[in-house]
Amino acid sequence: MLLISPDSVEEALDCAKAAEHLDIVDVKKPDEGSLGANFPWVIREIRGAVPADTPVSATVGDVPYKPGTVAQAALGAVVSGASYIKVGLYGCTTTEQAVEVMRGVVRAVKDHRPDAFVVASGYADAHRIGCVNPLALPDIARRSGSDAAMLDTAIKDGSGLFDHVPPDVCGEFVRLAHEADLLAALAGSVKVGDLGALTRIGTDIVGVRGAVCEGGDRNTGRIQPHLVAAFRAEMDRHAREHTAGVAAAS
Ligand SMILES: O=C[C@H](O)COP(=O)(O)O
Repeated sequence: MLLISPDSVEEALDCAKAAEHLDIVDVKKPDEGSLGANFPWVIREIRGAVPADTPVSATVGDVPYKPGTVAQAALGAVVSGASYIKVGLYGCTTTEQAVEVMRGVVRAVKDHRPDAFVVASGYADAHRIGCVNPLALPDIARRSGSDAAMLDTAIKDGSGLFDHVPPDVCGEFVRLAHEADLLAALAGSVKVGDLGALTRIGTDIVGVRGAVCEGGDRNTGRIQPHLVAAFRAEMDRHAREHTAGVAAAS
């Protein structure tokens, strides 16, 4: 699946123009951090702006180790119309802290909307910010009752997912997530050139913003429907080639 992150209602409308090429519209506020949370009314407006059959996701923020605060914020996101709730476990330094935060989120979200989808996100560049190890995320997601484990990058300085967690280690992340019956989502300045490896290792959800913004700039560029379409075409090409390769080998 392809998840695209607009930062405003205007950009969400650009996503809506490319709705046939994407699977999830992910509301965030990049100027508040990698998984910066946007306002409830923006989530609500975006939910109203994209086709009803396109799920809307919302990031709850690069959150501190404050389980009550984060659970209440997550409830705010789901009440505002998001059905995918993404939490960046920025302030959690241990697995136990992260499980505690995510358990609160899962309860808050699913008490309100049982079919909502909860994503526990860590950071590929965790070593730069001192939060939980990327490979701990599948276990954190499983123990907390989340639905997916995700990695993004915390610091958007031009380095990407594979600069911090090489493809073989991302492959291990995906394997651990699948073993725990979770979806595996990967993001972090992902480029078209990364799609071959992401497909090969079995990634379920690829998250992008910069790669589909004009000039490849996630901050000053705006999401371009034709770049979304081109990115999707490459994803589909890799998926077809991978499937054909697997069939030929068996
Ligand atoms: O969840 C996906 C992120 O918004 C990825 O953004 P990025 O591709 O600019 O790193």
